[in-house]
Amino acid sequence: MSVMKTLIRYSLDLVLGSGKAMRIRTSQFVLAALLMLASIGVLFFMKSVGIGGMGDVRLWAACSTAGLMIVYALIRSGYSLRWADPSLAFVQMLFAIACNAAAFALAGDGRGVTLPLLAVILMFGMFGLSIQQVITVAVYGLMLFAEAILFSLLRETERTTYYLYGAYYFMVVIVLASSTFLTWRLCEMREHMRHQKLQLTQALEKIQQTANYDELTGAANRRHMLQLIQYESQRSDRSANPLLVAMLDIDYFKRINDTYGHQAGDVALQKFTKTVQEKIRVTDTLARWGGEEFLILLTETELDVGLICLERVRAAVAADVVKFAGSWISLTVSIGVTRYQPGEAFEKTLTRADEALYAAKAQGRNQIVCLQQSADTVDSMPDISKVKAG
Ligand SMILES: Nc1nc2c(ncn2[C@@H]2O[C@H](COP(=O)(O)OP(=O)(O)OP(=O)(O)O)[C@@H](O)[C@H]2O)c(=O)[nH]1
Repeated sequence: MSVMKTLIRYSLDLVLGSGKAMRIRTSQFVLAALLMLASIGVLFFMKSVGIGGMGDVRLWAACSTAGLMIVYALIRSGYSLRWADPSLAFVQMLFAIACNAAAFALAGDGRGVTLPLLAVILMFGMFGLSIQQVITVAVYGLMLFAEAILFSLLRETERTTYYLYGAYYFMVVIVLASSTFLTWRLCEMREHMRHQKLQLTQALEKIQQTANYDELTGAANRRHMLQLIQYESQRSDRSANPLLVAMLDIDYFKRINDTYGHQAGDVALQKFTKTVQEKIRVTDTLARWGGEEFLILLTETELDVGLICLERVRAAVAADVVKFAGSWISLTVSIGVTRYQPGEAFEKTLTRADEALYAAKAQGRNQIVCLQQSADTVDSMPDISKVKAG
């Protein structure tokens, strides 16, 4: 049974291709080919039962089949991939309409059966063709059927058949006009849906941005940072990789607001964020923790390396100036850093970072203080190492 299944799967892969896109193209082709083969069968049947006035059906069938084989070879070999429409839907439609018009001319008294097929062929184009292509198909169809009808009329002598051919042509016009109108409506609906999808994607991106990032500075917000902290602390527990947390607070920020105004303070916060982000690694995250307080999460970072990075941040902020309304504003930052101890509640890590920051402020600001263990767990003597005096 499984051998049978494998054999069927292998045969299908061979005939239809294994990739999803190729499968869609070849399956569409198979559907169109089945329609063509059914038409060939019907014409041979009519010929065999002696319906009058039928032309050379065999030549027509040979040309139609050869055309089908060429289309299949182009799609299945992947050659059609170099064109804008690899499924060759437009080309297949033009070819099918030509075969249909030729069948109309050849079918003699049985020509009536070919017209419903024209409607089916046009249905194939409704979902994929552009409106320009459909108009081209309609004009092309009108021309080919006019020729087919003229060709048939040349062999007619009775006057009443002129009216009958007039009625046939009228039906061809109706079928082509209706399919063009319906395809135009479908194109409009597709365009509308594409536009709505784009708007939804943009709205979703905006919501995600607002949910995770601070509007003023573009740094991660507290909520997003808490999620990252949970993820990274669990990872650190498992891998034993060091995880550092640094709390940053801009020094005397109130003075900036008071001296230059709140807007200047906002610009300073934006500039500060940019400067810090330029100095940390892409794998580290800067978040606005609140007001003028920020947090940096340094993943897989040993303390000595982290201190070098933070010193880079401190120095860059101190060297920077914020230009606002003709004023040059200088900033400094105090930083408290600590290492996450595997298994501990992260609140404890944050408290330690806060204690280190407090110490940095108390010791004169514009400096980094590292606190490796909490003040209340080590004989009430915090292991505070001052890294850089301001
Ligand atoms: N412009 C602006 N100011 C803010 C924002 N958030 C907080 N602040 C201000 O930041 C200032 C923080 O002041 P403080 O907490 O007294 O601290 P500080 O002046 O920085 O002094 P130290 O931290 O002790 O060095 C307050 O004036 C807040 O109004 C903001 O989004 N924009």
